[in-house]
Amino acid sequence: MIEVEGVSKAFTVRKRTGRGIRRARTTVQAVREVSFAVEHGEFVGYLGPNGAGKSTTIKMLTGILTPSSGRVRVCGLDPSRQRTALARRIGVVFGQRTTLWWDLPLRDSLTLIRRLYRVEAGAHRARLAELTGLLELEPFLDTPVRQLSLGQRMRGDLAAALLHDPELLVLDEPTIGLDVVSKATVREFLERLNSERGTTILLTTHDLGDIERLCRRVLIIDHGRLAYDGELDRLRETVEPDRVLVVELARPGPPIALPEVEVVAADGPRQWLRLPHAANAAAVVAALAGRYDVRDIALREADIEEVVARLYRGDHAYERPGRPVVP
Ligand SMILES: Nc1ncnc2c1ncn2[C@@H]1O[C@H](COP(=O)(O)OP(=O)(O)OP(=O)(O)O)[C@@H](O)[C@H]1O
Repeated sequence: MIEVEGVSKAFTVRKRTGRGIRRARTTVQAVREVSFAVEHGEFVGYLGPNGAGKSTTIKMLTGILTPSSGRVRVCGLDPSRQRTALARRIGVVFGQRTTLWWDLPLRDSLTLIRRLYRVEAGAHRARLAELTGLLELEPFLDTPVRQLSLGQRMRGDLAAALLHDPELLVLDEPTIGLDVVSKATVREFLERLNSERGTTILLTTHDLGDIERLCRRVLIIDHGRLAYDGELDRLRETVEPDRVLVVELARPGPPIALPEVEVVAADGPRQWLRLPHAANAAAVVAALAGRYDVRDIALREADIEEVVARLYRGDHAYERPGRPVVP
């Protein structure tokens, strides 16, 4: 469905030098030698810190930008050369922008989109009815887009992107700014779209809740390079984050002193100990119980936010063999 082979994109920018009008040219390497493939029916998360190259990649996949080098194929087409043909096969939603007409009721916007994509009237009616039900659009179909809440507008944008029944849906921050209820509606819809209709989805987001809920596989880009391509569950193994032992002692005392662990915080009888990934938790707990008057112990695994933050910072071991990592 998506094939990206050794793709790079550089931008030439002119920067003013000193006080004069002279501007020096510099090159920003936004994407460097990126390769990945997405199969039909996959739901893949695309992650990376600000400025990593995510939007640039998406723009190359949708034909808005042409790669400086490398090869891109989406639905078997060359996006920058066959942009119109590709537009009929894919749907794109940018959370920060709308494709809807601001002053028109949502229903009219969706009718105009039908004409744009030349969807046959009967097929459009059926699809609109289906999407109206799934996205709960009925209460605001006749409201001008500018009066819609962010959550309602996003549901409208999703309907607009899916009216022509695309094989691939590319999403850029679809839940940005949404409250928990709207977010849950959008997530549930995307999950059904992928599992029941088989639509392939590439999801770019900073919201790791979206990724955890929806994507088995993630691609992580950092400084323009692909840093990880694999299952979300295996990311933890790759990054090897520290764990935290929360120890409740019988009474407040000096910091716990044991090999392998380090006290990172204390509050009365409670102390937080950093436990390196490689340490044997059972041995540490046994030593604690033997030497201290312990009331309670809890072991906290790093959550996905910490794992990804650690990957972005680069303090992880890429070099271990057998990992799905492209350094
Ligand atoms: N049109 C452009 N001209 C010059 N530089 C650009 C242009 N578009 C992007 N860049 C630069 O390319 C790099 C990657 O930008 P990109 O927008 O792809 O990042 P991103 O991962 O989408 O970031 P964010 O999460 O903040 O949206 C950045 O350094 C950015 O400043």
